[in-house]
Amino acid sequence: MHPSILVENLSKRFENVAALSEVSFSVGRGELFGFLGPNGAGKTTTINMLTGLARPDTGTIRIAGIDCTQKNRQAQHLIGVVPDESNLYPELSGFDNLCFCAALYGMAKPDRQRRARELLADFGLKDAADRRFSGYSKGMKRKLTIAAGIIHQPEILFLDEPTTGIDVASARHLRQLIDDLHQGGTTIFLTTHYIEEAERLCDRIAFIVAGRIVEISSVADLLQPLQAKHVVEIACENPNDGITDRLSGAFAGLAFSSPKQGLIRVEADKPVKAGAIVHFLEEQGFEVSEAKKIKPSLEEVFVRITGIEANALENGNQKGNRMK
Ligand SMILES: Nc1ncnc2c1ncn2[C@@H]1O[C@H](COP(=O)(O)OP(=O)(O)OP(=O)(O)O)[C@@H](O)[C@H]1O
Repeated sequence: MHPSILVENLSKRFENVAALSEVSFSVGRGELFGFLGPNGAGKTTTINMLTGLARPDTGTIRIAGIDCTQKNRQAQHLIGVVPDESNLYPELSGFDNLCFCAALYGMAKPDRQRRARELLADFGLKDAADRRFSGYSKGMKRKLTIAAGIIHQPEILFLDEPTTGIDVASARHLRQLIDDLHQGGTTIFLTTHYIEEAERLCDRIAFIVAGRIVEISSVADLLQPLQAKHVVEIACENPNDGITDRLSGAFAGLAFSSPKQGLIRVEADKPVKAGAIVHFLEEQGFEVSEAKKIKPSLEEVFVRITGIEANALENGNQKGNRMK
């Protein structure tokens, strides 16, 4: 059976910017595949080419086995697209927007209306069905844009940063809806710069930085090397430069580092006894405010592989919301 998406050696330049360089990956049927990277990494450029909105300079794209450089229109009815900026009509109501999109996909009138009502209910927009789209909140707009993208029940759904810029409760609701679609068998290609979102939702993730894929793996495989490690972080007032060396001298078998000012990180192959370390630091005249066990997270993997600090990834987007 063909993979849902197969991309080989995709490259795209804009004047002097290499937006994508030799990008290759495949997405299996029913898979939720995440594309994770900072601003300007090439995520939207990739979605635009996969959905036929832009042409690659070189490379091939196959959607369910259909060569999109040759037969782009054939692939169109298989896919749904939810762009990062809404493409719906501000003057139409939510219900009319959905019916209009359904008509574009050739659905019969009774089916359009039934499906529009069904989606408005599923997305918690029933009461807003007859209000103009322009008056919707950001979260409501995003939900209706997703509803429009799946009105024709596509096999493959492209979601470009679906939870960026909306409040925490709406983002959580959207993640649940995305998870439900995934459980229902839809193949989903999701771009995001929220590491925790990718970790929670995706089966596999590609890290993309400056137009190049630097890692593709399942979430479980990415986290696996960290599972065996025991990590403790100790928040400490003004530790001086030599403190990690002194700690290493005092505690054999533990690795100490200082990832940022005021923080000491301890890594070991066995559980760390934080009390003794805190005691040592206090004896040396440092004030410890917190010592906590760190659960292995994709954030650490991302920082290790890309060298990009996770907060830089999120701060890069001014509209971002933290996951709760
Ligand atoms: N139409 C265009 N003209 C010129 N440069 C472009 C164009 N579209 C994208 N680029 C450039 O290509 C690179 C990749 O942009 P892209 O929008 O794909 O990134 P992104 O990962 O989606 O970023 P963001 O998270 O900010 O949406 C950037 O350097 C961007 O400036």
